[in-house]
Amino acid sequence: MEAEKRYLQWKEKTRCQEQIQKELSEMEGHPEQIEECFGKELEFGTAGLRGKLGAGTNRMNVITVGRVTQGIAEYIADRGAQYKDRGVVIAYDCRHCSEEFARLAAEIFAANGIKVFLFASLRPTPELSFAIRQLKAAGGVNITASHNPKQYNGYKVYWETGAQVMSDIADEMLEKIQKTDMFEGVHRMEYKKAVSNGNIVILSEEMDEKYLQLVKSLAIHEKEELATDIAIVYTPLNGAGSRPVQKILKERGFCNVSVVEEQKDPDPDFTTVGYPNPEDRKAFALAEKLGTEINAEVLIATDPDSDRMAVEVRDENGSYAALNGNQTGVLLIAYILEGRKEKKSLPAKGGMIKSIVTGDMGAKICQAYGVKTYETLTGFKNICGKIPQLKEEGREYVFGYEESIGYAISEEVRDKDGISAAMYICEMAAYYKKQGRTLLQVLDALYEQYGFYKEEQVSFVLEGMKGTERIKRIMQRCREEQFVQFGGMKIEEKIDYRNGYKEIAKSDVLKFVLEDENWFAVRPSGTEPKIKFYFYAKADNEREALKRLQKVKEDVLSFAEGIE
Ligand SMILES: O=P(O)(O)OC[C@H]1O[C@H](O)[C@H](O)[C@@H](O)[C@@H]1O
Repeated sequence: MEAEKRYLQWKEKTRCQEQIQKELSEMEGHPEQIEECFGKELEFGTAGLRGKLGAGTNRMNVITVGRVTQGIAEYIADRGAQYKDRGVVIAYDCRHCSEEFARLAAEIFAANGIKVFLFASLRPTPELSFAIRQLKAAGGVNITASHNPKQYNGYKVYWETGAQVMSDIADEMLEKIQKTDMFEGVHRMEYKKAVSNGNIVILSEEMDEKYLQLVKSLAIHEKEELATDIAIVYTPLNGAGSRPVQKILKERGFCNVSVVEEQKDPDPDFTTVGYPNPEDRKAFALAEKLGTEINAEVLIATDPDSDRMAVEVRDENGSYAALNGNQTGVLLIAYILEGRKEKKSLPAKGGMIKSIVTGDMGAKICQAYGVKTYETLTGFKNICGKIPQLKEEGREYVFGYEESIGYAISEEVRDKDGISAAMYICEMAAYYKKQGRTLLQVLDALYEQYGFYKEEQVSFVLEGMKGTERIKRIMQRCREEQFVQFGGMKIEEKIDYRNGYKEIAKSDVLKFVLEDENWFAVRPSGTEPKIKFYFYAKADNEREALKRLQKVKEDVLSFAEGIE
């Protein structure tokens, strides 16, 4: 048994590592647990490596982080001295072990002769991407599990463009990682020595300032055009967004911003949040409470590494309504394009990028402004990885987004940017407020103009090896079954991205295109133990669109639920 063999090897080789030894002892006599932790190795998913903290090859710990870093260091070193000198930028979030892993990675890169720029404390993911480009570094690493539950940590890997590595580079890195002996093959330079030698440089607040300047420079409308007294509640969910978002809003003149006190400072246990994913409405519980107390119009949340951002808005009954990622994306696109048109800065040839499981309404709006839409697989590495192609075609990048509450507004940041998205939401809400309109009213007007696009995303959480197996079975049955219709709508095309499709690379995704621009897609998540279903309906009125959505959803989910 491979897992058992690995387990015994770890017991032997980690004798000096107290915490790991403790966890290994606890596993003794529990073969299922050993299989879970040692049955496989962490894989590069949608956004790098992600796994639960703990002992084992399938877990995030000093051994796995060390091995991955050594492999990446060798990959960079192979590119030559210039790459080593340009170095890597390392950031981390507020999670358990994040700082420890970040320092460990810094020590390993330093020992391999690679210069390191390390942030002094937690920073948002978008700032890391920005810093890589500013410093002309060879790449970067972010120790974060983004929005995953507290038990997780992760390792996002960036390349010189400032975007996360695409599969070609990731595969080459993986080859190096797999060749690395995790116990004997990892080199380390003592932290203090590396800092005093200049191998590790601690980044100063100058980088923060530059990043904030960039974000502020993205403003479309200035103070005079905005109702800056609009009541806003912000929660950083105990993550890296706290300082930058508050600072930017203050500097932009917003004078009625309240921050959820319990979620203002770092907390690796996310004690008052639970699951720190702003896509999940429960993460807004305290923001809603505060919002009700102070009568806030807009609630904003960013996830622990502040690349995701979500919004709730007060509706006509005084309750809070959540905007999903598609709706927020559509509002932002309409605001940016109309604003830039008004300011005469709309490019003659613009480009917008979205994923294949993001809705079509954004593309429809772009079309009205002469902006071409590009599609990619899920993952901001793919969205931002497309920018060079768009530029080669002579287009200016105007926006990139995904339904999973990720938005990228400037090409100086090649990842999703919850900080600039938060600023934009405030600016947009304040701009429309000055005209006497709420965000919900603006959204309704967009539906009237472009058609009623409705959407819903449903996930089955299926953990562990058993969960992975069931996800595979569901995908397989969806592939094999000869479906004719869903929700009374004929299937016009069944697209299997496993074999690649048009310009899109191969991936485990199925899309069922139904009549009248309705469709749904299914794919295993690359960041969480989930299988995700994406439902999209379109009609001339809201009732009909919702009816179609419901019918397709019921059909698909009852089929999937029946697969054991
Ligand atoms: O659906 P998943 O594979 O879990 O990915 C969901 C999201 O995860 C991360 O946040 C990535 O940066 C996004 O680009 C992606 O859309």
